[in-house]
Amino acid sequence: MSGDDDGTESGVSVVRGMKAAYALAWQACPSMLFVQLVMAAVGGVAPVATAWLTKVALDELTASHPRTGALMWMAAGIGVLGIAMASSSAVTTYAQGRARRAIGLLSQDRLFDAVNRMSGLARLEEPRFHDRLRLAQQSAEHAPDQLVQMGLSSLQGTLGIVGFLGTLVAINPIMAGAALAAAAPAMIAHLTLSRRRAGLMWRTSPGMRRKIFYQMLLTDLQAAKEVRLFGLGSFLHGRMLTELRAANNAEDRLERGVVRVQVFLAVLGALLAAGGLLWAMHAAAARTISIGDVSVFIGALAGLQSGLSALVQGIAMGHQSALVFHHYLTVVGSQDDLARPSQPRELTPLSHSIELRDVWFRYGEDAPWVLRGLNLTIPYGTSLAVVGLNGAGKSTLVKLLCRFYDPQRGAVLWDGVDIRDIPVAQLRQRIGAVFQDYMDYDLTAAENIGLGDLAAIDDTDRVRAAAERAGVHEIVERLPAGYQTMLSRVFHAGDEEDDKEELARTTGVHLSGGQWQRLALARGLMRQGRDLMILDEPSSGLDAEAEAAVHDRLRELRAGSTSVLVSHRLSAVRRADRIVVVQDGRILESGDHASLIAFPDGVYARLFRSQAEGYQEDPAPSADGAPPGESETAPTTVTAG
Ligand SMILES: Nc1ncnc2c1ncn2[C@@H]1O[C@H](COP(=O)(O)OP(=O)(O)OP(=O)(O)O)[C@@H](O)[C@H]1O
Repeated sequence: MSGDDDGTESGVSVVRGMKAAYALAWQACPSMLFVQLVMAAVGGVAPVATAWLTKVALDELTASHPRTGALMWMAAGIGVLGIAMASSSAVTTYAQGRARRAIGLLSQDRLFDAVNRMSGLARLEEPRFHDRLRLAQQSAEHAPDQLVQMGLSSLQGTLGIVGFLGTLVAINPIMAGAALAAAAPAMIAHLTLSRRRAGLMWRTSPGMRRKIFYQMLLTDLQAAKEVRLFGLGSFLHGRMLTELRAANNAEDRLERGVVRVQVFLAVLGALLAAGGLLWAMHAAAARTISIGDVSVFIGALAGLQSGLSALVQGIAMGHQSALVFHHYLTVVGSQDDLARPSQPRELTPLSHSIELRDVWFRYGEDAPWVLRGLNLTIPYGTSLAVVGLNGAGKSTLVKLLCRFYDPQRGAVLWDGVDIRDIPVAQLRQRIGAVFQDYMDYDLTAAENIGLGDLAAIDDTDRVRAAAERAGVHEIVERLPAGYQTMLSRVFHAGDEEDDKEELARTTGVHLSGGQWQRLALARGLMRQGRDLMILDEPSSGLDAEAEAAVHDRLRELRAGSTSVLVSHRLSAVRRADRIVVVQDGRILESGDHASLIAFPDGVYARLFRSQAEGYQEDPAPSADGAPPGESETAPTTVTAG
């Protein structure tokens, strides 16, 4: 089987899957595994013992002088066996449930532990990884348990099969051989089908993910405005159904094959049973076997057939689960997408500079270069502003500073040490950041801020101080439950189903875009005092007043610390110690505001002029280089209408 065909590698993956599933089950819940093992043994032996006891009882009954005492014991034995079988199935159901939950918990724990271990972003940008992750999630929940059940039912089935087979061999060895031989094509057919099913799951995974994506858009609150205004509902609905139909059609084709195979196997089984019955009746009429023999023969043949069929189907299902479980094992065994340093170096507090030296970077082997030999030094304690047109590579530069990716060529140096030689968690501990595409967490306001420094998430003073610095404290205080207000309409805090007042108080509140951005800023500022503060468009959604206030505050906070500010608002960047213009993957211009503006044909000066024109009738910048609308001494009045 080719890796591309179904995402699995070979039969080796089945064996590996089995071993891993059993190891997982054993670690998750050994006691319940043991209970199931004992119950499987009872379930396997009891039916054979019942068939034999019935035969002996029938023979006793049809004897010339039946012994009543012996018959009573036999009847009691059959009763006890019946009770054992019935209670074993109840105990098995309980043990299965407990084992399934424990295995599911452990397998998901390991899966998401593995996902968290990936410290870069590249893996999460691979569609193939997401296909695998989806199947891994599915199989983490079910496959280990299915594999364990398959093993146990095979054990139980095998015990029964051996017993019935021995019985049949004693009465009619030819019949026993025929029943066994009939199981071979069934086994081959079911294994082929299970392989096809696993392959189908892999092939339909991208379509199913797209279907989930369309479904999500149809129900997502954030998407709802555009979906409703642009009338996208039926379009997305149609696309969702198209994906679902494609998956259904593929499954239907496979299931038609399954029906053909099952009909063939059913006919084979029926012919065998009919042949056996004819022989038994004929032999009984000729008095070569007793009535008891007929009973045990028919029971044994039926038991053998159903046991073999269950065994074959169980093995096939286990085979399929193991093939899908392979995706789980691949994800769990995945290496970090960033190379780990072979000899990690301790990260010392920044004391000299951060440098990007001849950095070349692109997002994929076939993708165009985003950074092309970029050289940039950020001296310790200085503020750097990065400007440039859309798509110039500013955010990419920031991502490389956080080591979300490694450059293909060149290096990022922290006090002269290549950041690839430093444990990535240590590096990030020293960086505070506000990203352009920040997150809105469906959590309380305090948590939304506190997440910036997990160690201080419960430190209300620090959370409040960060909120004050970001200019969001008053806004949060005015919320129904202040910092404890849930910022979500999807969840509410606590389980106060019956407490209407509490429910009203904790039901989510919606913030405006700018308010969310200020919260994101506060989150970033929880890390104030770290060695490097990165601000990627931290104020794009703020109103003019808030933006000016935030930038004043940020300027104060950045004074004397090392910071990188990416912004299209040139009013915000002009007081940085140094401003660089990124273009074509390189630094095109560099200097402070005054020196850059002094080159009227430069990109910075051009950008600045065009922004300034937006604020005044006379496009010429004022003497200090500030657009008049932003000069501290000449506030602008904006009149609506
Ligand atoms: N994750 C990604 N995968 C592939 N290409 C990407 C990815 N992120 C960015 N790019 C590409 O890299 C280039 C630079 O993007 P980047 O986000 O760094 O630009 P930017 O200067 O920050 O732009 P903007 O001013 O619009 O925010 C763009 O051409 C973009 O399409």
